[in-house]
Order: sequence, then C-alpha cells, then structure tokens
Amino acid sequence: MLINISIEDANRILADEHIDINIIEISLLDSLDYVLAEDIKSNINIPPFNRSPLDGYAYRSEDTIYATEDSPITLEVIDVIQAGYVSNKKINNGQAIRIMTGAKIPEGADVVMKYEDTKFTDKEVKIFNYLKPQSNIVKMGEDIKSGDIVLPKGIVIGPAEIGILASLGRSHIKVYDRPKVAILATGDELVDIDEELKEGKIRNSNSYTIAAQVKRWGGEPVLLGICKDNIEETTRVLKSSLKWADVIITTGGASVGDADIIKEAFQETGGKILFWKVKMKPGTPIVVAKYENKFLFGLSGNPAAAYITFEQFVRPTILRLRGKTKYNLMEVDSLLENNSNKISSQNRYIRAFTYKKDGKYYTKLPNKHSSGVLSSLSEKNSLFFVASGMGPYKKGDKIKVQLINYLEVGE
Ligand SMILES: Nc1nc2c(c(=O)[nH]1)N[C@H]1C(S)=C(S)[C@@H](COP(=O)(O)OP(=O)(O)OC[C@H]3O[C@@H](n4cnc5c(N)ncnc54)[C@H](O)[C@@H]3O)O[C@H]1N2
Ligand code: MOO
Repeated sequence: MLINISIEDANRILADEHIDINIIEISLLDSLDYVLAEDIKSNINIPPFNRSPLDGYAYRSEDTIYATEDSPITLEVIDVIQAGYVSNKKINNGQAIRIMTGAKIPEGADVVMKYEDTKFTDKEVKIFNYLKPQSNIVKMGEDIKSGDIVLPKGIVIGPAEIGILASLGRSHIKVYDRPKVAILATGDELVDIDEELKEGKIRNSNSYTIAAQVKRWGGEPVLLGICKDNIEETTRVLKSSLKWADVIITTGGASVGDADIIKEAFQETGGKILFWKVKMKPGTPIVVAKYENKFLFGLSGNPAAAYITFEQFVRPTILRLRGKTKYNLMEVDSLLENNSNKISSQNRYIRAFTYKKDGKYYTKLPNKHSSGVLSSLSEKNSLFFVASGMGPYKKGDKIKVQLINYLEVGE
C-alpha cells in the first residue's frame, strides 16, 4: 500500500486507473452538459437548398448590368415566395420574383436585391445598381455539408450542440452517463439534520456538502445516511452499495484513531487500497481504494478537509467518469489582498475569494482556516496553494490560485 504520497502522485495514480464509462441514449433536451458518446454525421445539407438571406427580389444579374441611380432597370414581378414555399415559375430575362428571407431561390435567378434598395409595385420592380451573380444567395450546405462529422465524440453538449442536433433531426443521442455516487457519513457522534442534538453529538453536514459538490460536477449523489464507527456495519453498507454505485465517498474514520476503521472496511469489501494519506493540508488522511471499476474515497471527517480533498481528487474522477477528460481546474495569477503570515511546513490549500478588477485578479483570504471550520468556506471560489516550506506572504504578492468553480478545456 502506498502511504503518505505527494499530491502529484495521487493524481497520477487516479488518472492511470482504468475506468468503464456507461453509455446511455437520452432525449435531446436532457442531454445538456452530457458528453457526446458518438460521432454525429450529417446526412443532409444545411441549408438544404440555396436560399435568400433577405426580403427582396430575385432575378438574373445579367439583366441589370447597366442599372444606375439615374437609369434604373425595370423588371416584371411574376410571383411571390414566402419562406417555406417554392415557386414553380422559372425566371427569364426581364423578370423578377418577390422573395422572403429563408425562401428557396427560384430557378433562373442568380441574385437577390433587398427591398430597401428598390422601388416596386405589385407588378414591377426597379433596380438601381448592379450586383454580381450569386450576391445575396446563401448556398446549399453553407452551414453543414452532407457527410460531414458535425460533432465529434467527446465534446460537451451545450445549447449550440443541441440546436445542431435538432437541425439534423436527432431526438435521441448517445452520451456518457453520470456516475452514481454513494455518500456515507461515519461517526458515533453524528446525527442526521432533522434529529435532536444530544450532548457530544453534531449534525452530519459532510454528506450534504459532498452531495452538492457531486451534483455540481455532474454526478448523481445518493445519500446513504450515517454509519456508526463499526467495521462490520460499515463494510456491509459499502458492499451493498458497490452493487450499483460507480463511486463511494465516505467521510470520517480515515485517520489513526481507535475508531478510524475506513481503510479496513475498504479492504473488507475486497477493494484494493491505491493509497492512504497525501502530503497536504487539510485532508492528509484520505484513503482511496478500487473495487473492480469502482472508486472508493475515504475523506477526512473534518468538513473543510473533506471539501478540499473532494475538489482535488474526487472531482477529476467524476469528470473522467462522465467522459470529460479534457477539463481541468482553471489556475490564474492573482495579487494577494492580505498578509498570510504562516510558513507552511506542509503543502497547503488555503481557501480564498478571488475576483477580477481592471483585468487583474485579486485574492482575499478569510481569518479562519482550520480544517474543522466549514463556515469560512462560504462564498470562497478559489484555493491558494502554498507548497511546503513556502511563506509568509504579504499583501500585493503575486500568487497562483485555482478557481474551483471554473473549468478550462485542455488540449
Ligand atoms: N493522533 C492523530 N490524530 C489525528 C491525526 C493524526 O495524524 N494523528 N490527523 C488529524 C487530521 S489532520 C485529521 S484531518 C483528522 C481526520 O480524521 P478522520 O478522517 O478520522 O475524521 P474523524 O476523526 O471521524 O472526524 C474529524 C472531525 O470531523 C467531524 N466530522 C466527522 N464526520 C462529520 C460529518 N459527517 N459532518 C460534520 N462533521 C463531521 C468529527 O466530529 C471530528 O470533529 O484526524 C486528526 N486526528
Ligand atoms: O489533514 Mo487534517 O484535514 O488537516 O485536519
């Protein structure tokens, strides 16, 4: 078992683990923010015909070569075409058809002049200047050509992709499923949120924080409630959850105390421990195991430690399981707004609020940093990483921060 490893090694071990991603078929509008699991090839041209981008008149360009402001050319109007309809008339020399935006260009026409630049009656239209052939004609297939791979497998489906799929007539598509994530709180001190607080007890907040994090990054959280610090009971719950969950996250019992039974419980399920303890604060005692293709994350019971280790290790795994392999936390250069006096003996992630002003990022740190303190994580959108031995930092220092609410697309 690997113990007390670096953050980089922990990430590499996780990234190297084989994963199975489920593919499901889903209806178009439900597919928002899923990752496409098939190449989408077009079997049609879009637009499917040459069309007019303007409300105007379609005619033969050659008829108007000598048209000028002082000596306009008059054409006979032989038909009107609304968008969605076609004309069965062919334009010959000296003729024009009144045409609306989006309508199919009639046979014989090679140019469209917008209304505002003409003078017209029901029967005639006057053209005052010459437009080259093909002016104001949107070509068939300008948007999408038949046979093109329009959307490649692996991209995230956003509103534009949904529109493209709609234009191709796809009501259902194949996507990578969202992982089901079981969340278990462990600890004799815990009661659920609607229970009375007796002496020595605290409410289980971790399961809810983590369920929200899972939801935010696209997993499907399932709360398993609370387990006492009891290895048999914990193992039983884990085993039954492994039947359906893709990921299990526990909090508490990950350290070295008498009741810290999570590592053993992971092993009892038949899981292989990938590593235990990472050189970072908060959240050192994280334990990660793999059972078949499922991941088990044993996070610290300390609320901020659980939150931060989730962002570092669980989030990338959830994103991978959703097929979002190219996405990373966004990291920016920022200017520190207050002093940070500590010299860090360990790698440390400091919760922070980062904002942008006049093109520069600025970062404020809260007063409370303890891994048992959840309240100072409120409204924090970033983490300031301080490598072991670094610090103190003072106001105005240039630092790097991870923006934990933003992802950027890599290569
Ligand atoms: N002798 C040592 N003791 C500790 C060490 C160590 O190295 N040697 N490491 C400390 C560090 S660092 C951490 S982090 C914690 C992690 O401990 P556990 O993961 O075993 O977590 P617990 O002891 O079960 O709980 C820690 C803390 O969090 C509260 N908690 C637990 N679950 C919840 C929940 N669902 N919602 C809200 N709060 C929760 C719990 O009551 C404790 O106060 O170990 C240190 N000890
Ligand atoms: O590693 Mo712990 O989360 O700092 O208290």
